[in-house]
Amino acid sequence: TVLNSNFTIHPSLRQQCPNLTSFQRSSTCPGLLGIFPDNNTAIQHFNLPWSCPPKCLSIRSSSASSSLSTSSSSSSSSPASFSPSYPSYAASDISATMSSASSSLFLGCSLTHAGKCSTAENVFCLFSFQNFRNGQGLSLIVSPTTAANLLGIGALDDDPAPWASHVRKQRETPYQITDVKGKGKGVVATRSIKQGEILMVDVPALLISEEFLRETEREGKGHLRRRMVKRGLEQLPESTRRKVLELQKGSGSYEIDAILGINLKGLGGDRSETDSALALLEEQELQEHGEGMMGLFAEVARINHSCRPNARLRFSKNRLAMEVVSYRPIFPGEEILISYTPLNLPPSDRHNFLQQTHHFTCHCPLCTALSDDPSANTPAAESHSRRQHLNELWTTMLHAKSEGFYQDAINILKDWLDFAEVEGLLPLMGEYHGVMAESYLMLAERGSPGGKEVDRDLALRGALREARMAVDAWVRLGSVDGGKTEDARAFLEKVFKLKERRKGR
Ligand SMILES: C[S@@+](CC[C@H](N)C(=O)[O-])C[C@H]1O[C@@H](n2cnc3c(N)ncnc32)[C@H](O)[C@@H]1O
Repeated sequence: TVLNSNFTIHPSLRQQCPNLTSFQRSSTCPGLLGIFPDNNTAIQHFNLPWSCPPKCLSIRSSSASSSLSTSSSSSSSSPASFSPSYPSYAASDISATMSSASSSLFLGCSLTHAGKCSTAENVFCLFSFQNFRNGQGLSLIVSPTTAANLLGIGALDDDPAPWASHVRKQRETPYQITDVKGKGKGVVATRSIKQGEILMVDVPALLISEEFLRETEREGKGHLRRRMVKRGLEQLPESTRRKVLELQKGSGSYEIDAILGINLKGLGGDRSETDSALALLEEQELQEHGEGMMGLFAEVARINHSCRPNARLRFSKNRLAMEVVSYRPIFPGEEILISYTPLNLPPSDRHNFLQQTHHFTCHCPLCTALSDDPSANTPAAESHSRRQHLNELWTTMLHAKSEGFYQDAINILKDWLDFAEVEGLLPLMGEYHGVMAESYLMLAERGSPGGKEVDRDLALRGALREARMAVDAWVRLGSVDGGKTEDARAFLEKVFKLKERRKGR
């Protein structure tokens, strides 16, 4: 990517919007997108890494005929056969048009007369990026704004170094993809894997806006979705396309939907964390950088489900990479398993969820060992109720913190840690110490509700200790995305300065 260093597209193009007018394709396309001031003089050009013109699908409030290419006519809508897990969504009618070389580019952002920012919310474009990550390739079906945001945060860059070191590590992968009895293919460890180790780093072949999936489904426009995705696959390098087409297929009459239906992953993690609230926060943070997205990761898609997983997914938005991190030590020959469902669901709900979304009946050891009776005294039942309790504690802690009861939040977090240690949840320690540090800092700065006496120096020392532990945990866990470690370091620095200032008073 050649981005002019004098001008960076800010992560939130929306916030930048008042200074921009429109986001247009320059006449020198292919490969160039410009930001133009009012008088239409190009002030900046960016060499874009993706194919140009992007293929776009616009959603308008009143639809006329729909077609996916400038020359072809529309095909009749097909019966919905996509994953039933997308919630229904109030939306306007959809009409689809394909951009042609001569048509103007869809506005990512334009200024209305009132000076307010209006964004082309209902336009989804296909951007294909053949050279992504050493030629693995990536097709994005997102709004132009999200594409610009991804570009702005450097997610599409192949440098700098952290990614390269993980690619090197990837060459000595500690797993193989092989046949697993009763489950098709699966991922099996080929050497010992330590607790908290990143055992796989996978990049998406497809990243698709959740809204695009929902709306094409809701509006009975599955044929448009399939054509857009099919084209996205066609624009990928041959080896990546083959890997995707060879993935296991779910039910449905259409190959594309059958592949997407069981293999797409949300980017908020796999929800296997005991504290699904954390995953939710991560997802919200992700959405601040644009619409929600789902990704198709050809290797991660081979990982089977267990209600008692030994690994979890962690998405790095800055590197667009999905990491698989082990919850506990894994032995050679053991299958790597993640959870497709939130772990705090009762078994019957988990089973329904798996049936609906992935069309299978789970026969993992927890399901076979566990009855719905919580009084069943097996290790599996105990683990289940411990995880349920962890989840409840985390939610209560978040409420306490948001309502200003920082001391209570700290006490709840201490309880949480006792249970989490028994469950071997080391990969969550960075998050844990981070929230603990924040709670101590707030206690030091804001005190307790009702004017209860607080030892602010002690609280500040607590914040400093926990902030240091958060940095340590993130450094130890490592990631292709140094963002978490950097955030933790910045927080530590802030606490350190506050403490020094207080000492100086
Ligand atoms: C995302 S794919 C996982 C990889 C897949 N086994 C393959 O061969 O590519 C999900 C599918 O794997 C199978 N599967 C995953 N976990 C399973 C489990 N615990 N029990 C039975 N089948 C499972 C189901 O057919 C499910 O729809």
